[in-house]
Amino acid sequence: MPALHDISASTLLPPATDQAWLRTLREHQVLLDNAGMGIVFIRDRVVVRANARYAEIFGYDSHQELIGQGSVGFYPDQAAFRALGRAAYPVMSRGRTYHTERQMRRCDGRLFWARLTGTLINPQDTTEGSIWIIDNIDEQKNIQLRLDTALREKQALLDNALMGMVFLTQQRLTHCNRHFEQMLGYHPGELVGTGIEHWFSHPQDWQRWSALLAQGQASGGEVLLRKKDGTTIACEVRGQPVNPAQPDGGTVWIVLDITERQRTQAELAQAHEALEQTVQERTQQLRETVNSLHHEINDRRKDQERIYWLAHYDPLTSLPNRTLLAERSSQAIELARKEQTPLAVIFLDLDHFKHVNDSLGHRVGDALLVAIAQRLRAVVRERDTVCRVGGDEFILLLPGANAQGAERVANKLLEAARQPYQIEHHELTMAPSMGIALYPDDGTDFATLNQAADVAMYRAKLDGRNTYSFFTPEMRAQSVRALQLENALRRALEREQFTLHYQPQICIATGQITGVEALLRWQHPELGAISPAEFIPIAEDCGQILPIGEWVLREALRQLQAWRKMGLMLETMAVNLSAVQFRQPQFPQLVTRILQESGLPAHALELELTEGVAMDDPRAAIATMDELHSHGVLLSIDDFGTGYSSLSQLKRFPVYKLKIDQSFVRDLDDDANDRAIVSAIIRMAQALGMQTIAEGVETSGQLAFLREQGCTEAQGYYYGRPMPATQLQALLAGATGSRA
Ligand SMILES: Nc1nc2c(ncn2[C@@H]2O[C@H](COP(=O)(O)O[C@H]3[C@@H](O)[C@H](n4cnc5c(=O)[nH]c(N)nc54)O[C@@H]3COP(=O)(O)O)[C@@H](O)[C@H]2O)c(=O)[nH]1
Repeated sequence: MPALHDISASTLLPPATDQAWLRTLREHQVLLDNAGMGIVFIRDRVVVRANARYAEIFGYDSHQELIGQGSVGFYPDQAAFRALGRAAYPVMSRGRTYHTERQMRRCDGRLFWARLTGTLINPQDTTEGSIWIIDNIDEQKNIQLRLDTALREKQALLDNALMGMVFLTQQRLTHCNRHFEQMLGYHPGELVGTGIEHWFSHPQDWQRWSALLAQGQASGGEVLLRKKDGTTIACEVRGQPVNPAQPDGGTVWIVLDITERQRTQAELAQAHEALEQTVQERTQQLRETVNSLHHEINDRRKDQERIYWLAHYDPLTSLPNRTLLAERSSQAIELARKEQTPLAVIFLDLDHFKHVNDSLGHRVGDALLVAIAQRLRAVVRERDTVCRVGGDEFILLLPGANAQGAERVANKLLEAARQPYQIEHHELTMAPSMGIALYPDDGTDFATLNQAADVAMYRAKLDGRNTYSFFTPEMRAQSVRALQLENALRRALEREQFTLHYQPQICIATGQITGVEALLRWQHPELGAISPAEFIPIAEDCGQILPIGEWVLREALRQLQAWRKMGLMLETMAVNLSAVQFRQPQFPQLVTRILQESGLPAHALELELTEGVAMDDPRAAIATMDELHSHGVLLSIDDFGTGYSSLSQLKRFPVYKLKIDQSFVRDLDDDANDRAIVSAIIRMAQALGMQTIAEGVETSGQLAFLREQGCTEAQGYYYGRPMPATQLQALLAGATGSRA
């Protein structure tokens, strides 16, 4: 299509004729109408002519409609119209074509983009009008706009991406974003044109990818990129051909700096390792804590078991103690009550166990107790309880046992006790005294049954030991009395309730008083006179015999010395000695000291020992006797004939006199057996070089028999009852031995 100014300059020249003119106009009109673009001729801002395309572009039905219309109406508003005029006319008036793209307005008011080309008919005279060629480029403009937007977005993406973006062609960087340049420390544009070897630390990485890229596939991995300063950074790169169908048309790369990520990962790995370590340590600590807790719980459980055991068992014999016995007794009594069954309690006390401790030491004593405990346990049934309640005291709880059953057990225990115990090199025999109490007759609770059995045991001891005794109601009264006496005894010495009575001992041959026996008397303000036969065993049991016995010894010798100083010559003062006193390790020293205090010679004192004292532990007894004898103290055996003195032992005792028990003397007049016994004792004593004294002599007939048998001395009511010191003093003063 010819340019508008060409048309004006050549084809718009006036024709020679009207016909020719009209033809030319028609030709022009056809030309204009068939032009692909809108063409308009404007003069004085009014449309003079326009082609059909122009009318079509602006929404008119025909170009005739446009003729005479103001050109301002084709623009969005006055301002746009004026702006175009201001821009176009300076150009066009210089004879040049003005090109522009503007928004224009269709007749229905819709705006559209148009490309305008304006030319003045006569650049020297603008009033001749102008020709405008207009093309609707709305669609093109929209595409352009979208493209621009896309490009701007892409650029924004490139500029603001937090990763490097690189475009390569033939392994040369065509362009990249700012981030990539900053990653490698380059100024903007500095990398354009550089080859990959410029910033690839190991270009061989590229070789690995090139095959894939050549096939139009994506590739990439972790590589080291070299920065401008020579240092490297770890990057993750991902590239692919811009157009997979045309692999050599360039590639685009996304580059991510993973130095920080790797550092973080390393730190994470380190932290993880540290955490793992800590977890392992904590797990170990936890395991150790759990273990130690386990041990602690075990220890605590063992402690609790031990505490329970100690609270309920006797540590020496491992037998139940009184606490456990009380628990089991309560349960057994409850069961006996419910099921109406019998139950027995045996209180067992070992006779003279203390001697073992005193003479052989506690080690032997303990071993003996353990052996006894085992033997006791072996005698009874599984369901019975054997308990150790004190030094040598045991209680047996026999559920289901009646009197016969309990008696059977007691006999079995006595039988078992007859077998000697072998403790170290000692062969020991230990007899028990037992008291038996029965449920419900003797008590319906543990304390009462226990007390009843204890009282019965005490009776068994009085009955000569090594036996058993059933509880009777009378015993309870006696035990109350015993308790009463025990309490009173503890204060008797300090309250000076004791006195000594003296009974003369007469030489049968001369009728002279050779000595006296000191006999203890206790006058209690409320209880009255209490027999030594009753209170001495109680004093022995509770230990009071020691201070009392010492007082007797001191008082008797003081009295003898007092009499001697009065000129009343008495050869000896006989003092009864309790077994408990005799077994005191320091007893000989005590006697020596008291003798020294009295100022009397040792042979002025005669100690009367019972057979039992000597026989329980002959070896120790002999040692003590020897020591006393070596000091000059006289020793005699009291109540001779009632015990079990072995003749072989007797001959080894340094005793000078046997005192024939009054039980043999009492019936001498009538009983041939007693006469035979007394006669035998006297002869035996004579054979051993010992003197004899008969106690309890009450009749002249008794005295006659004794004299006849060669008995040395006599003592008894026949000569005089035990009497206060003043009375004996009077007797001594007037004594002439006339009754001999
Ligand atoms: N360890 C100590 N024992 C002592 C002491 N004082 C006494 N006793 C012992 O007490 C038992 C009872 O003594 P007692 O009641 O004094 O009886 C003595 C005499 O009174 C009594 N006796 C004396 N002559 C006759 C008599 O002709 N007939 C008769 N029925 N009784 C008589 O005999 C007891 C003498 O006892 P003994 O000579 O000792 O064997 C008694 O066992 C005393 O030993 C003490 O201080 N310590």
